[in-house]
Amino acid sequence: MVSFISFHRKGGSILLLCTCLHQTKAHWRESFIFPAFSFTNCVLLYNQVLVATITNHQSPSNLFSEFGFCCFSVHFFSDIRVCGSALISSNQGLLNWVLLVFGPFSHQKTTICPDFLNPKPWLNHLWRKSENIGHRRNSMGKEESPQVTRRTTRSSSSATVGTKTCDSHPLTIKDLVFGEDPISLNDLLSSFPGRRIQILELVRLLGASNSPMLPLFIYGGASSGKTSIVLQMFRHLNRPFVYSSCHTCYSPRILFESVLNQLLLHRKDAANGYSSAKRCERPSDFVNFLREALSNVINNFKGNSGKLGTKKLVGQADGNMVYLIFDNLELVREWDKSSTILPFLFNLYDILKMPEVGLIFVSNTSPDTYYSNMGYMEPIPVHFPDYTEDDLRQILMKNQANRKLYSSFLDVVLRSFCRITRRVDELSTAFLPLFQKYCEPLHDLGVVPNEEMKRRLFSHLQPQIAPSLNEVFKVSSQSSPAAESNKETKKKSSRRKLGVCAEIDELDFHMSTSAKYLLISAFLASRNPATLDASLFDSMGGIDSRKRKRKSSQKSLEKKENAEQEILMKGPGTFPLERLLAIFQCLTSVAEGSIDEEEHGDEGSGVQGGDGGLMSDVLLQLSSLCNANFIVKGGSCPLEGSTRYRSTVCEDMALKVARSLKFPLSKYLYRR
Ligand SMILES: Nc1ncnc2c1ncn2[C@@H]1O[C@H](COP(=O)(O)OP(=O)(O)OP(=O)(O)O)[C@@H](O)[C@H]1O
Repeated sequence: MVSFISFHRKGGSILLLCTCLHQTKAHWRESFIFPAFSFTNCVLLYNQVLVATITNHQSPSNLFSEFGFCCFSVHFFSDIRVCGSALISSNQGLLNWVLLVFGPFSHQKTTICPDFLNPKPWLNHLWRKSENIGHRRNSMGKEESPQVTRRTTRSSSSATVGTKTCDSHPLTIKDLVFGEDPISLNDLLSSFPGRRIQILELVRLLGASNSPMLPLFIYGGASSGKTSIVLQMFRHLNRPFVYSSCHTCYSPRILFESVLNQLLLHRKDAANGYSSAKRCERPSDFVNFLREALSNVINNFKGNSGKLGTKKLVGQADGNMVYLIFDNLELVREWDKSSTILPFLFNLYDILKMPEVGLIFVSNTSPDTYYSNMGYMEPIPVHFPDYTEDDLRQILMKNQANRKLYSSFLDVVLRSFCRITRRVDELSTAFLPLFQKYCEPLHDLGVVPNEEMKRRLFSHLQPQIAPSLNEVFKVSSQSSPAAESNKETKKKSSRRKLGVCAEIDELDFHMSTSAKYLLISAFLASRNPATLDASLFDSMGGIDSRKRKRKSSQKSLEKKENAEQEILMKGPGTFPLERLLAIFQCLTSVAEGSIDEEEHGDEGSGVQGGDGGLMSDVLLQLSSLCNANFIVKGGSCPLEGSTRYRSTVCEDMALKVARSLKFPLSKYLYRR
């Protein structure tokens, strides 16, 4: 055995562990991983172990088929044997995969990694766990199914060779449906708390089987359930579909070939040299091949339903419609430098003119980021809004063995974490070790905690909360690239890590520096409780440590915190002009030097150094920001009669602006 590679899937991400290669991290990345996935975290653990959290929405088998692994096998390990992939604990609805890969490898430098012979305990543990489940799975003859599975039938083109566990049956038309028993609408709805409206809307838009549909555009924040729900919806509907993610299909050719491979029931494997059914680079070729492939599939379905009359065979699809799903569409902009693919995909419906084909685009950016009167019909938008705290509680409570205990745990952590992220994957990942810690003092995990016990458990957990919050904050604000050796790779990797927000460092509109400071000031005024202004800003704009040190009684501190928390929960607050100007002055007094420099050649902006200069056109800037709807007038104060304002920008946007100024916004943001 010369290598161990595991994919550890947690929510929307996969942890990839790998030992034994004499490759540098950069080499790895360039060779196969980097182009295929977005890293969200990447560290080189002792000597030879690469641990990377990569964002991907595929099971390992789909990874194989979609791309990553084939390329890896071809270029790196020409003789690779995949001896088994196993599903490990699906605790809390998380899917954990382990993939074991064995040599021999042709790569000359490959030797047995000493670390692997004596792996750290957790690696050992992972290994044992995967072995156990692997055995159990073999003895049961089928894979354990997680709560919310991704389609695993299209292990199709996996790079597996001659092993028992790999799925090597010849693909048939039946493989175009989800591949597991259909689920009822009720099951679908209860699998995804907080998404009732969206699921019903999607089911309505897809219509009855055989009814043509207009293209759909499903959008919403990361980890808001778009992919899982769409796939599970097809499981419910039992209709044939093709799923391609622009994460793993990161060039037009790979995307086109992935769609065609699925429609042509082609599996990439060693026998065909991991090649696709068709080589297809140009959109025009794709359209021709696609038409042909779709017609065959549709005729096949029509033929089957005609032949079988009303009797439906197991695994047979409902209806003659075929749906093409393009996920993570926002990533196309990153890899399609010619900017032709998006208009092409949006036009596909008109180009194909095949009523039996449904198109579904999934993106985590909104429709306005795509269409610009290009002449194609805009797909019907379906929005997946961010989850509320209550939704998240229901989602996280799902499948908990001891609901009362978990609920008491959520009582102490959920609110604070929700202020930082509402992503299900980030929250579940953060809560896993925290819950373990919370339960440490317990002998019986089935216990129903009383108030005294809750307090004890909380005080045991408390020291872990702040570090964990910081960790989540670092990841979610995407500002902490993992330890990287050189600057160039650091930049590259952080771009990858950012995924959809890859352009986060670059503002896509122009704004003068003072307007940017004003926008940030308004954001802070809306976000922070006014009572904290004095402690957050001193006359030099910095955080006044003196004031913070002032001692208050525990009770008054708590009272103050509660009041502040309440303000936070109400969303962006309104503020008077005076407060905005005061914050603006504090911030700009620190940054004047840099503004001076930057604005020197920018006569038109009318901003000069010095207090008077900076403030001189601030009202003008304010009115521009109001016109652009970055700040809105939020009604007037009934007592004073003066106008109040409210910032409308989200935290991402504010961070983006702050980054463009190299301004440490998070230092000024109130977080409990
Ligand atoms: N309402 C929900 N109920 C249960 N699990 C959920 C829900 N929403 C999201 N999840 C879980 O969160 C994880 C991420 O979801 P998913 O990948 O479907 O999100 P997404 O919106 O497609 O994300 P992205 O935009 O990053 O592709 C999955 O494990 C999914 O099962």
